[in-house]
Amino acid sequence: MTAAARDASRVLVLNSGSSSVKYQLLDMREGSRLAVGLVERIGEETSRLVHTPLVGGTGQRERSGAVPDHAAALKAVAEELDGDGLGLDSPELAAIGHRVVHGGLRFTEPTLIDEEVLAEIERLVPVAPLHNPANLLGIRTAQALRPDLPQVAVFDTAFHATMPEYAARYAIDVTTADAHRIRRYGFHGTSHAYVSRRTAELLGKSPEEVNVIVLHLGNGASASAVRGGRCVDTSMGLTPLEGLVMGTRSGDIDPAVTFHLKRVAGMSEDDVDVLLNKKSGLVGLCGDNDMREIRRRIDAGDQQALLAFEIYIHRLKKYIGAYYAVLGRVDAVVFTAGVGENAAPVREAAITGLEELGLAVDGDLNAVRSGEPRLISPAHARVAVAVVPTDEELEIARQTYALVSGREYD
Ligand SMILES: Nc1ncnc2c1ncn2[C@@H]1O[C@H](COP(=O)(O)OP(=O)(O)O)[C@@H](O)[C@H]1O
Ligand SMILES: CC(=O)OP(=O)(O)O
Ligand SMILES: [Mg+2]
Repeated sequence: MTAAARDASRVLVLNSGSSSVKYQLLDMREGSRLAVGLVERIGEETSRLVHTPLVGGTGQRERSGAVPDHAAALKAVAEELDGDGLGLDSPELAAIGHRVVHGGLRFTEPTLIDEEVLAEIERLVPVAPLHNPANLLGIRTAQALRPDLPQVAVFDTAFHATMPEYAARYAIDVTTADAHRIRRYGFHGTSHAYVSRRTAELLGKSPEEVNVIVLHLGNGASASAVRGGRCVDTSMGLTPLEGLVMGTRSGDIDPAVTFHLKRVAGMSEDDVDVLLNKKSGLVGLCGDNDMREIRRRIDAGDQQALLAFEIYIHRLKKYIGAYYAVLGRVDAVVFTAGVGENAAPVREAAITGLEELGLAVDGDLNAVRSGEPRLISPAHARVAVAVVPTDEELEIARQTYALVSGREYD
């Protein structure tokens, strides 16, 4: 690393999702954010980029019009940053941190990316088909823009690597499972790690002292049981398809549904894959995957939207109950990500009926809209119920900077 790079303290983080890129530019020495943004609906005609510089006084900017792929998205992001004098050519940039969804058995720590690491991320594409290809495109584009800069991968699977064997193994033939590395990996780990730690802070305790159930409810959704800061179980599995009902993914189903569809409905492997990953979940049940639209339809008396909501909540409750039993003692149930942070009716419905478990939601606190971590349970409740906004980008930036600067990561 050059002397200039050693002094550099900025990190650009790219969180490339299946159809979006979220990004942040942070100064890790100053502890400040310089710019944040989002490119959404990549691959559609109606793509949109929203860029918010947080220094220099220029306001939020929007671009609309087709962004065909993640490479084009990243080029547009680079142009926006350039426009604020925060371009990727800046000597102050120390590294680029990338969210990578599947790290398999090998990657359980933030990792400096080289050709061999890229090859392994590529090998894992079949077990994260919506995500790893987008992550790879993001990395390759960033490398082309700044070939001299360290690029770091932070894996969704990493936080879950501590799960005990009895939680990580499926009850299938051991030889087959081991030969093909079939096990529960779990995803959204960067979010589960960050949110469980912030929840301990909110309770005024250290992470080692608390047991937390984290409900990450975004377009993809997952639950985790975290004991003393370590993950002991999580709802996503070999791939991000298992577990909760999601925007477009089914979550748990009887695996026999898949061979039934092939044998009886004449569907191909790819048809079933698309059905379960893209045409199921909320969108499959009622035609919409956005919780805002579903709530609007329910308020207008739409029975199909109501049933989709009820199925979503029923599954969520089952996981809260299961992880309560796994943990034995629960200090907090915490909601995060797009739905968890914003949809008060989801939080209320998921907790209602669980009073015997010491769980309750205070209607007034639940109605508060805020970007801050907060309790929504009544005072003196036995178990805290909380909303803690996730910040995968900040967590990725911290881990990236710690790796490239050799400085301690708190
Ligand atoms: N104000 C809101 N009320 C209810 N749901 C919301 C609101 N804002 C966002 N959402 C939900 O959050 C989802 C996106 O969550 P997010 O965590 O950004 O997902 P991802 O990272 O998987 O793209 C949307 O699909 C929508 O269902
Ligand atoms: C792993 C996963 O499902 O991620 P996302 O929610 O971003 O789709
Ligand atoms: Mg997400």
